[in-house]
Amino acid sequence: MRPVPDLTEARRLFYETASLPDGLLPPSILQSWRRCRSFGLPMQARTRNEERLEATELARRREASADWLSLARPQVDTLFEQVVDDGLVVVVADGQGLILDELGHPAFLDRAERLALTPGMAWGETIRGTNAIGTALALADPVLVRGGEHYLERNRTLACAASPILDPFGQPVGVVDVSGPPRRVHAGRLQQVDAAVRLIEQRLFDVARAGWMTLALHPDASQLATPRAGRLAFDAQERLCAADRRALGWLGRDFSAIGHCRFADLFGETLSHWLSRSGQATGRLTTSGGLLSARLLPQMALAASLPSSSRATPPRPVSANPAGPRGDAAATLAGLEPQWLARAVRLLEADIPVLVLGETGVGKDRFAQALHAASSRAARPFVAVNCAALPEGLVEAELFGYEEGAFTGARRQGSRGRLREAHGGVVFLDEIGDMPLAVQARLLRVLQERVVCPLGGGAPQPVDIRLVCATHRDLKAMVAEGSFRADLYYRLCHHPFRLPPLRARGDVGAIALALWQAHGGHRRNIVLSADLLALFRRYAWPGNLRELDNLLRTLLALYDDGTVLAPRDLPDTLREEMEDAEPAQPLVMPASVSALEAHLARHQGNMTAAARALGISRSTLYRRMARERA
Ligand SMILES: Nc1ncnc2c1ncn2[C@@H]1O[C@H](COP(=O)(O)OP(=O)(O)OP(=O)(O)O)[C@@H](O)[C@H]1O
Repeated sequence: MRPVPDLTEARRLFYETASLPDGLLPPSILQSWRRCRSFGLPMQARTRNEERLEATELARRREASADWLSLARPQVDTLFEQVVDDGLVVVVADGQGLILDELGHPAFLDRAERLALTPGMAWGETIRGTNAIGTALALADPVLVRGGEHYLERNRTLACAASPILDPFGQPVGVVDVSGPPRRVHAGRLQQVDAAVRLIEQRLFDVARAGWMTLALHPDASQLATPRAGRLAFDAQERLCAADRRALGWLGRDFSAIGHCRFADLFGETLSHWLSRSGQATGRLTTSGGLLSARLLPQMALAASLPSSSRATPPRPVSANPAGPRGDAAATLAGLEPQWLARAVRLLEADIPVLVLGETGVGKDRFAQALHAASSRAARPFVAVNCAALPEGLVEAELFGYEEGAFTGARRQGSRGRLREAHGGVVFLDEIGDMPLAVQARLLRVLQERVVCPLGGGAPQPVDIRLVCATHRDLKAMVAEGSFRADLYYRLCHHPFRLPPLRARGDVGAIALALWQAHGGHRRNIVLSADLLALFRRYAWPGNLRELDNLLRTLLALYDDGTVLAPRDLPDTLREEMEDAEPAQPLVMPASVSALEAHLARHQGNMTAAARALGISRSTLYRRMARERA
């Protein structure tokens, strides 16, 4: 067993010189120390963010994770049985490292309480330095952190083994950790924790996989029906749409393959060919690393597999899908309250048009895609039409289709039109504020009568569509000035979702870090330094997420693995603009629960300080949070 690391000398060297000779620390721990240093976290920090989340807020965070927490419970209970007699605790935290639950030996629970390792406390790396919970989340990999490997001096008496729970798209939803005295927590414990997490991930996968063709894989055919098998899921176009770590590991791939790889890219033949060749749903597959056994799992019944809020009409067969769910449908909503998406799904399922508003680049299109992917129509078409990009005379033909010879330049055989192409699925009308008035009238008729009349006088055709619209324009003002029909406005504007601009979403630094992680910046160990993040925070981001996302992609393309990025690494003009920007005004009221939470976290959870920074009273802040949550 690896001895408990003391590392006094290594800590002193790192503290004084910021560098260490090779071999003193496991690479993942050294990289984490470097990250913590770049966050500006002092190793000697005695306390940071010591305030516990209030009970109501903790209850809300548990509620937000309720789906996976209930799936994880049996494995967490079993893990507890395995470790309790050794005086250890099992800790469950959410995807931000906030501890939600703890089960353990009373002797260590007391000590855990003194170390703030208890529910309601935040253990993300940015707050508490290198520690198994925060570092496992940062790496999206299991990690063991013992004694002096902890970045903060005060945690040197602790040892923790943690594994992140990844959803089938590779996003960490939470983490399971076993902690205790350093001599009792070792590599074997990490294996125990990781085995429990793999089972939880498998259950998450099974919940998500309705409508996909899912394969269980293992090098040994006798293991296919066991929890040791990996999982891959493919959509109707045989594109990889979900995976677990084990299966990706055997293929030598990572989660970035999702949405980009087809079955044939992985196995050298199509899935339909493999199924017809093997004559049954079980057989061997050839990969670049050797042979794997595989079994096609039976389709899941939707009602059994989705959380109750999303259970609605049963899905249609995947094979009927001409467009299919997009590979990026699982895209993070970058600082938006997840409730928004759930609420929008409810409206869509109830056949109420969803209107998405917001400045350019705030992610309206992404929101519409995520909405489609989260709805019961995920396996049916998603048809996007940009009303501003079509010449005025063509919008009608594009939307409603036309009969043969309806107008000069029409295709000979006519056209079904985009609304009919979306039959059974979702139509996304982007920039609806740019739709000509005459077309608005026809659209209203389609929404009321549920039939499309092609140009040129063809017979009315029934359509079954759900509608999502977006615009950056002020539709109400357009109604007042007569350029948007009032009747259509009231048809569309039941419950508009106004996506806030990036500058009003709370901590731009935290959003940048989340996107950075999603783009694999962490895995390449390229660090956004504290100075750079500070500059991001003072800039107004007129291009919103588009501008931030493009900048991060550019930096990733330009710099080598292991670089610590500073303001000097930005393009000159942008750096000058950012440096000239007025520091962000704290008085902008954050516009969603998560933005309010981020604001609160910056004040170490202290409601009084957070309210003061916004120039409002504590009670106003409480009311605001309650209103946003409702
Ligand atoms: N949630 C997100 N995560 C990561 N990047 C995002 C996200 N939302 C938006 N982006 C980035 O911003 C770009 C623009 O997003 P999107 O097209 O959805 O915005 P929009 O509000 O529809 O913009 P416009 O009004 O100009 O059409 C995306 O291509 C992507 O680079």
